[in-house]
Amino acid sequence: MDNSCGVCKTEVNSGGERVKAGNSVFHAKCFVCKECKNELESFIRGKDGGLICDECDIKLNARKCFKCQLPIQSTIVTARGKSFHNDCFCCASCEKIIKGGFFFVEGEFYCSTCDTKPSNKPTQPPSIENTPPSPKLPGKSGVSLANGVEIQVPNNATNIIYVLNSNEGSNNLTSSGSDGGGGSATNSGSSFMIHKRNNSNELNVISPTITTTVDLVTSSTTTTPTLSPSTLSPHVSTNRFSNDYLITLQEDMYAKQQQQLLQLQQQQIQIQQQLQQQQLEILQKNQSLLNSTPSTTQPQSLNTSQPNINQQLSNLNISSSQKNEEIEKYIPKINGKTLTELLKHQTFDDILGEVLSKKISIYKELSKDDVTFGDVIAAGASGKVYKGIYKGRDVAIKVYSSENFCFNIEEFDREVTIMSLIDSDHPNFTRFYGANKQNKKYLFHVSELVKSGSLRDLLLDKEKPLVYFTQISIASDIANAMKHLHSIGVIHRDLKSLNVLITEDYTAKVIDFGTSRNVDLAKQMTLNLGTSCYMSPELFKGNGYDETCDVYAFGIVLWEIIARKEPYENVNSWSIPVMVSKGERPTIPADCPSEYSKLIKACWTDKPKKRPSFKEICEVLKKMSESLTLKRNKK
Ligand SMILES: Nc1ncnc2c1ncn2[C@@H]1O[C@H](COP(=O)(O)OP(=O)(O)OP(=O)(O)O)[C@@H](O)[C@H]1O
Repeated sequence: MDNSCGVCKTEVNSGGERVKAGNSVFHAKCFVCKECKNELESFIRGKDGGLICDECDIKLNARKCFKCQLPIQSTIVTARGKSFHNDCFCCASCEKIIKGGFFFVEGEFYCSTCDTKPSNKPTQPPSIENTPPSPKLPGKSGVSLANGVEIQVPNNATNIIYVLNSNEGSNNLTSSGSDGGGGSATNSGSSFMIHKRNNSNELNVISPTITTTVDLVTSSTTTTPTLSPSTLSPHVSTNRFSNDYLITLQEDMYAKQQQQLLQLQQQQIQIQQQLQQQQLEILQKNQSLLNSTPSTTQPQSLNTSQPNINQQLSNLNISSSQKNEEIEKYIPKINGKTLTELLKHQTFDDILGEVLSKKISIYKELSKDDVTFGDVIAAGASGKVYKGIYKGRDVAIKVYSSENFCFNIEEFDREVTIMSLIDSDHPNFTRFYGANKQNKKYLFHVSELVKSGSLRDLLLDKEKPLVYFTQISIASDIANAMKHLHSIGVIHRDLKSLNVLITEDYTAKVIDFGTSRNVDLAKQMTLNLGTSCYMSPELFKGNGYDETCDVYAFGIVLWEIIARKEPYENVNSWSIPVMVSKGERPTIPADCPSEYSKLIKACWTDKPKKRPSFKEICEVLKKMSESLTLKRNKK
């Protein structure tokens, strides 16, 4: 270490009194503040090399508060080029700390509340001439407040001064001033909009994420120009402000916002037109149905289509469908016979039992390489459902993984068998392509992908319009699917709005049927509480059940379609069985048409035998749809 004193530079004798600080050594007599001559505990080295204590450093070098003249050691508020302690920046009238905007009149600061008396206070006339309009004026460096907001005020602004409310710190808003007066506002990186509130001295700063208020301070008491209201009205720039770049900014942003608004309105009109067109088409379709002889095949779906802009856009993106390879229809055979042939002599349950017990694979075995896995769509109780591609077609790949607590190979077999046996051309089921069981811990099956989500998603998305006609059409589709299932002897047992998918043209498709776990009631109640909303009272009582339990569940789905809510949304899951057993049901909305309400009540009645069959339900719904059609036609 250098042995010369850090102040006087003469040698420090090892025997004499000395102080070591950092890498330097000092004579004890030299280790004092050069200002107050007190012994130092810590020091700052001045430009001349002398040592100075913290206190003197603050006294000499810290910025002084304009009000109390004491140095400012913490937050500095700067206004009109003057610095203040946070607490000293007070209103000359009410003496309260000014937070937000202020008025500067005759060398005094006033808060915006006390601005009500400006007429008593002489003020400088506005000097517009020294406000050069320039949207890119360099901002002065600001003073950081503790919360990170910068308050910057032009030193000699004579026209407009504004302060951003400091509680919007997270948005990093910065106001910047110009030497020529006036003000601008920028939002570092992205622009935001400023406009003046009607008859007030506040500016609204509207960024993409927040709206904050900027108090506008004018140095004038001349009547504030009447500006348009805060609803982004045009031409805020009146004569007085027309030269100000604040307004220039606003006008730019305003134009942009107006354009966006216009676009939105156009989109809305388009959707409305599409909706009307679709309803017209449906009416025509139904009319021709009414006029034609009844078909013996599956009743035609009454589905409406309500494509929206997004759907149209996404349709444009479907390039994979263009390069689709033709997928041949796979008709499974058991002992050389098709399901239809077998059903003439056997029940579906027998056929299913035979397939499952003899482990006959009646599905098309797909290789892992046939499919490409994409993103996960949903995670269910038994595994995950992925988006994927099979032969150039968008598909849903449901993976049963042994890692899942509900993993059950029998359930997989049952589901795959039922899916294979259901007519793949039925409009109200997803088309089934095949399955893979090579890896016993990781089974998957592949079916048609329904991109637009479940019935539950649609119903809870209140932004999606859903007219009564479409509600009936969706209900009809589900009833059609269930009628088909019951006609071949399959009880779904897990019908719910989450297990109904809605295509882009609003066709409903029932999925996830034949899950055997639902037979185990106790397990269902503990592991699958979500489904208890759809469980009929006889299931809770542990009595036997038949296909009418699906009708009960359908009653709840009917209710969801009209109420557009989750059933028992505010009820504890554990209370549902008790409530249902006591005869309580969700409240039917007051504006529900009586015919629809009657159908709901018939479906969810306590008495299984009194519930209508899906064949009857289909007829009732068809009549409802027809009467709507006739009513429309009369108009
Ligand atoms: N073909 C498909 N197209 C699009 N999404 C699908 C398809 N099949 C299933 N999904 C999505 O995956 C979710 C779960 O599917 P599924 O009901 O078959 O699985 P799960 O394991 O039985 O689930 P849970 O036991 O919760 O009913 C569905 O709610 C749906 O959102």
